[in-house]
Amino acid sequence: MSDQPAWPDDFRAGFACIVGRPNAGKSTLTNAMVGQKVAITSDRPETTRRVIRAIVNRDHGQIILVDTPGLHRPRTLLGERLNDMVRDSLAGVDVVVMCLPADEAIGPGDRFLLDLVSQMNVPIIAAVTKTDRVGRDDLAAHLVEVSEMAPFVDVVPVSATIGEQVDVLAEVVLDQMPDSPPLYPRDAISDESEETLISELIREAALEGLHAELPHSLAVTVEEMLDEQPAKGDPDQRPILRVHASLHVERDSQKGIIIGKGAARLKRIKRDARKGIEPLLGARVILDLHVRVAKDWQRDPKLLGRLGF
Ligand SMILES: Nc1nc2c(ncn2[C@@H]2O[C@H](COP(=O)(O)OP(=O)(O)OP(=O)(O)O)[C@@H](O)[C@H]2O)c(=O)[nH]1
Repeated sequence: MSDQPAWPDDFRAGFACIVGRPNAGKSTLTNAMVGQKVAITSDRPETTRRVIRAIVNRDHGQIILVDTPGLHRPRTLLGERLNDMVRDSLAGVDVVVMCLPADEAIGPGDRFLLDLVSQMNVPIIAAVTKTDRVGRDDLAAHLVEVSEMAPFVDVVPVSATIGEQVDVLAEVVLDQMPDSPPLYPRDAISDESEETLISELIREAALEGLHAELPHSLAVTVEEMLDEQPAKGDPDQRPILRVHASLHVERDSQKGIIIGKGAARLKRIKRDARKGIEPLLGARVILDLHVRVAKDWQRDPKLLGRLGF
């Protein structure tokens, strides 16, 4: 056994915060950098409600990523808390990565966010996301426009879905990190509890294909996780984890939407969520889902607390 530390002398580690307006590609980029699904992606804006930390491990460095919800004007208590969460997550980070989608013009929302982030006195890297959606000329023009927006330490074009330039971005982020030993175990990818990751996966499955207002009205809590033995003679002898979870909605009509005709939607939610959860836990999962109506939970501080906000 050697008593040499298990990381090189020039190891860097620190915190990076990914910001960007709704739908800018923050969660997808987080997952691509980690190389595994840890954050929730959705094609509906503002679905990321939790500030999820993910951990990017490289041979010579470790980036602790903080994924922020999109900034928006507060409308409900939940909205105000969201904005507080964004500001909190910006405090104490070593570098901010600002996502600006290549296929959309820079707008007032981006400038608002940039102003906010610029007050934090940390280096800002611009990640021009979704580059696979535009041609070379448009991308070049967009990159120039972004460079002129602010004194970014770097502007990195990246496509998280096809994995282009993701490693380059990680290197540029690491360049801004202090010399430091690893801050988390080097095989960790997230400091979120299993319960949180599971409830996010259920929430994502439940929101699939739904419209407008429901994302803000749905919260998921994991009530209980129980180990079970497979039945004798069951051809699948993997260990079983039974997960009891509640889906909280605000109205009876929303309950109906989630459950669907003949409970068909609920069945699909179970199936889709299980697909994400089983590889995460390395176990066979049985999901018991209960849909509950909690009127105005977004405005009830007690209920918000119980739901983890
Ligand atoms: N073509 C393409 N689509 C992308 C890329 N990155 C993200 N998307 C898509 O853009 C949409 C939004 O991506 P997200 O990662 O959920 O965006 P976000 O910024 O986390 O969104 P909020 O949670 O609303 O703040 C999803 O439909 C993604 O699949 C990319 O590199 N290329």
